[in-house]
Amino acid sequence: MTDHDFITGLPKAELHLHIEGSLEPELMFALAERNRITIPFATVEAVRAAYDFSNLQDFLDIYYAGANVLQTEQDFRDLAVAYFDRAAADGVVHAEIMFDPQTHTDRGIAFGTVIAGLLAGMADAETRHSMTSKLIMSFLRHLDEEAAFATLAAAEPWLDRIDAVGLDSSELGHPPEKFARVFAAARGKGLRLVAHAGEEGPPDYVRQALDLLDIDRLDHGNRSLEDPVLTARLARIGMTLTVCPLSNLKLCVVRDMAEHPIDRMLKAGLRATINSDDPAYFGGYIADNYRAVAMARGLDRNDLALLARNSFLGSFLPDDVVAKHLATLDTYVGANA
Ligand SMILES: Nc1ncnc2[nH]cnc12
Ligand SMILES: [Zn+2]
Repeated sequence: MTDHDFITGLPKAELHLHIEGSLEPELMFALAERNRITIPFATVEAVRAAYDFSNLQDFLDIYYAGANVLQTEQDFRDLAVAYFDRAAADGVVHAEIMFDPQTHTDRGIAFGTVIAGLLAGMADAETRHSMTSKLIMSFLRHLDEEAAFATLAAAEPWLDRIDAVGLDSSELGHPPEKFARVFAAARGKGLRLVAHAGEEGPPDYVRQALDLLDIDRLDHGNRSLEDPVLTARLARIGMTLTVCPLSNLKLCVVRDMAEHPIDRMLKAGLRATINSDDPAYFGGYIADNYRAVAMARGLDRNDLALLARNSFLGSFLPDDVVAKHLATLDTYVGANA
């Protein structure tokens, strides 16, 4: 079996995926036409050519603009179905997907429209691919605490279908402490907690996510490595890091894939996982991300299996389900190592 096929077939979970970031230019055009919305691009190629980012904000500006074509429940369903189909082809058996309700409610789309469409896509993935999934509702950190509380209130009727809250968007200047109270309220409602930290922001933002938000999982976390004490702490507590290599390259978090710290993270004892973040914008889905770091950092099949193993251990699945996935993974690796 080739390394390419080994990675594709490796049973894995995806833990860091923004569903709005899986909007491929082809679907963007189709939805623009269906909803009679004009987009500032003439062709699919012109859209792709615009995906040349110098930093996170460059990307976010175009990502929020792209989301404007999403209008109806069917649009959100189509978006989710397209992602799950693609993820299934990459060996994903479980996905914990983020959505940004404020991106939609702030332009007049009802919370219920967004979540009903996504839940329909999740049900379709279960039926057609036996793929399980969970929803993470992310707060936009460039907006204020009051807006996050309003979003949590809007989610109230759907809380039994939402597993966790997250924190994303522009990191610099918007430290986790800004959202300590809303995260505590979400915890009070029985939700798990994740947050982007240490993508562009300093190690102190990761510390705040631990100490002030009490996160269950850390999205990105790359810059933790600048602080050996913090790194040792993350390793000691078994914190899962959802690392996104192609995102890191496209957003200039790393200069070159050859400098990606994934193997340093594993050596430091961190529970690192591989994920695609916003695959339509960053040039690849989850298996492309595994392949990119495998090639650039010389990861062998045992390293790749460890990353997949970490994805199940870091998921919000119950222990008995995690154990089943790990057994399947062990069988696969035993047969193909
Ligand atoms: N990589 C990322 N960082 C912060 N916010 C995001 N929203 C979508 N992708 C993101
Ligand atoms: Zn992200």
